[in-house]
Amino acid sequence: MTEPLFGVRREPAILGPGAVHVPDWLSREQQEFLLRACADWAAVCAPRSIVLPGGGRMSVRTFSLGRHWTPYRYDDDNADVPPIPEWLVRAARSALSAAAAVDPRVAETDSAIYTPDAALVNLYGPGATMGLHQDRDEASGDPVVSLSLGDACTFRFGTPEHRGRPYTDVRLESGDLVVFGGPSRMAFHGVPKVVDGTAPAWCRDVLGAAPGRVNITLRRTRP
Ligand SMILES: O=C(O)CCC(=O)C(=O)O
Ligand SMILES: [Fe+2]
Repeated sequence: MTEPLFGVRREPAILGPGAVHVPDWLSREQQEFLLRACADWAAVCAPRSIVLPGGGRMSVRTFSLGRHWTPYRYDDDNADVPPIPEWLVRAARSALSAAAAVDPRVAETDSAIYTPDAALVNLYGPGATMGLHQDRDEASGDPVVSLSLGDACTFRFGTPEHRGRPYTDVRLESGDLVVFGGPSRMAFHGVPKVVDGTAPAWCRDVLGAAPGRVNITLRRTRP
């Protein structure tokens, strides 16, 4: 049995100018609701390992909400893409305001009117990773809001300039929030490692199966 880290409190941290990690931002009830919602969407959206134009295949399985993403653009062939529910927009707004309280550089716009129009849900099975990349297919400079569920991972956050160092590695656990905007909106970031089997035990009860890692990023794609 793993020691539940007595005496270690995870505090909000600034990963770069306008980039914030808020540990344990989601309550257990909110995480259960989101996990269920992701499972329901996955049942109709057919999450896929996306093949990149260079020929590589991503190891995560992905589906879109709101607008359909395909490398490297959003299209409006939205037939099978569920809308972003209103509760998820409210969650994104409140996430943004929590992040802005840690570092006001995350957004110039008021969090109360932040309106993401696309979300990507990434499902990380055993061994899945995501290479360092920029989220640059959006025509808006609004921040990206990221919610993590299930297994923990190492999240790597660098600078907008290039893929290399300096970068910060942070462990994201189920319920954690990351927001990046402002001067860090174009920062390179990725997931070099998922720590298999670290999801809270109740995740399995919610899904009837091991959850792996589930990440939801909310973005504004239209100007
Ligand atoms: O899984 C994560 O934490 C990050 C996902 C990501 O960077 C993306 O979907 O663009
Ligand atoms: Fe990304």
